[in-house]
Amino acid sequence: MIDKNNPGAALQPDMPPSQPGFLELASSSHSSRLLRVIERVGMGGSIFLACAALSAMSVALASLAHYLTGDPIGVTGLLNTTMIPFVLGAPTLIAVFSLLQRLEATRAELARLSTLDMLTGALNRRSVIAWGEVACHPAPHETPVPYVSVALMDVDRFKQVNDEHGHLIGDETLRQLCRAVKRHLPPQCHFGRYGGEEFAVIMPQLKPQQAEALAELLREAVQADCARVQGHQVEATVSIGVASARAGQGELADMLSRADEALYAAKRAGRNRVMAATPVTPAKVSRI
Ligand SMILES: Nc1nc2c(ncn2[C@@H]2O[C@H](COP(=O)(O)OP(=O)(O)OP(=O)(O)O)[C@@H](O)[C@H]2O)c(=O)[nH]1
Repeated sequence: MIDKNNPGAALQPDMPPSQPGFLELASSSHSSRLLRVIERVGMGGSIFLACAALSAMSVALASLAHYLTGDPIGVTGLLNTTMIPFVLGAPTLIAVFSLLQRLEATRAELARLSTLDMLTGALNRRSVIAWGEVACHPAPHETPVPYVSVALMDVDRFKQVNDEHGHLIGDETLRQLCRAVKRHLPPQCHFGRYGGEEFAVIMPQLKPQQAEALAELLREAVQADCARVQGHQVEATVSIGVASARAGQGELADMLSRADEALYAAKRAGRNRVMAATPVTPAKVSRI
């Protein structure tokens, strides 16, 4: 199931929506639900309420036992029965709650890391596809601009970068490219590594012309920011293919395939350019 309520406007790195089989880690656990309740009530209040409930139970049990045996419980007995859960229970509950909080923080961090590409810190392929599915099938009230676009971006002659400057500079070029792209990405867009030196941008709520203009901006940003990488004259550029559809009317797989065709048309046309697969005509963008 695609979770349409996931906050799509969050800046990256962000959590993608959950999908069938998409990381159980990312789904809500019993401990995280319990922690949400504790957060609402407050740690002190939760411990007090838990101890009070234990006290009430032990008083009830003690009273039942004394009733059955015919012994009166007495004031001291009643006080002891009430206080013991507070004396013994509070430190135990503090330890358990703290442990739960640490586990929850670790779970959340693992879930976040599982959405990211290890080398670049951009979203990984699975996450960017998950966001793409959400963008293609939005709820009507979520689409003030009812279009979605997908851009596929491939580094030009990257093999040459590796061959001339070495793999470490190649890796750093990919990181630098990601930083350049993220600096220019509007908050509703999602950017991830699609394959080796190929990246995908999901662009919800932009008209096709705006999406193509954004792709052109990203191309220029990469060209400007990846000219030098750690003192090496790398001059990396990217070719980009863009495909758009009306939100709710296009399938992601189809858009990716059209964007891929446009990308390869951009490569054939000489690289370092944006080509659009859709029949709209912005000034600076070539089309196939
Ligand atoms: N350094 C580094 N190189 C990578 C990584 N992933 C893929 N590559 C390299 O990217 C290169 C891609 O080469 P090609 O598919 O031939 O394409 P290209 O040289 O970019 O040429 P065009 O796409 O036609 O412009 C290969 O040499 C891969 O080894 C990575 O994570 N780090």
